[in-house]
Amino acid sequence: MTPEPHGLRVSGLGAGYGQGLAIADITLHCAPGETLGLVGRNGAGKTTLLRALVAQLPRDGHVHYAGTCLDRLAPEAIARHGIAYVPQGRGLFVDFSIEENLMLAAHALPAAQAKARDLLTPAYQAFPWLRDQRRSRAGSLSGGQQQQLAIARALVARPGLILLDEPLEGIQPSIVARIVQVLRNLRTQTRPTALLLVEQNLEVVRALCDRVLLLESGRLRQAWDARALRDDPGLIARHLAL
Ligand SMILES: Nc1ncnc2c1ncn2[C@@H]1O[C@H](COP(=O)(O)OP(=O)(O)OP(=O)(O)O)[C@@H](O)[C@H]1O
Repeated sequence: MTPEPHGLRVSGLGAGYGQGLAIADITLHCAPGETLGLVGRNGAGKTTLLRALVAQLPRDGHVHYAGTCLDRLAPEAIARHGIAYVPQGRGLFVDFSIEENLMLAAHALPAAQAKARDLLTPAYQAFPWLRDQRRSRAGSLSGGQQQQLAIARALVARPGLILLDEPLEGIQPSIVARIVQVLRNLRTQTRPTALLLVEQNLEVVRALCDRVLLLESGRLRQAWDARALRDDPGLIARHLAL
């Protein structure tokens, strides 16, 4: 593989939960600004892969991002290096307000950046309704609104790469469209944000991703580019059904 000094470069990544490996021998790269999809059946190891990347699980192998080796770094340090993680459960503080949830993201930032007056601007730019409702309790929001807040919180750190775990799960179509538009905008801004997107909504995967990887029983088995997915819209679904 050609060394990729920028972006994410992973080699030989393995991780598990004590009894054997849930993912093994994962080698992949994600270029700056690229949207990389990750699909696989339930239990294939998609969440494990994302959690291993941000060191939420003990892991083997190597992870480099933007030229820095992340192998020995703790999750907070990885966040400071520009990788944000939006977990499946969204990880919000339900008794805190929208604004308090957004401000909590500042803890991961260097002091000067955390105190910047425009700290929350990227979050409010992406989802303007959050500013209007900033004093609402996160727990009082609908599932779709909470998902938007979780993505907005990731944006506070101005990450270069966001790992998203099923951001559209259980969300009504009108909100899906709004979130997809925001993700699309992240790709086209002046400094594009790369996305590693775990998603079951294959229509969205096809619409957003530059490349898609298939994970099966903890191993990467296939990779497709956007053109292959355009030419054969049923490609991913057929592999998932096998
Ligand atoms: N906390 C845990 N403790 C023990 N085993 C786990 C834990 N979380 C996941 N596993 C196991 O690791 C394997 C991979 O699970 P993982 O959640 O990564 O899959 P997934 O592809 O994200 O699935 P889904 O689409 O259902 O979210 C599965 O066999 C699962 O049972």
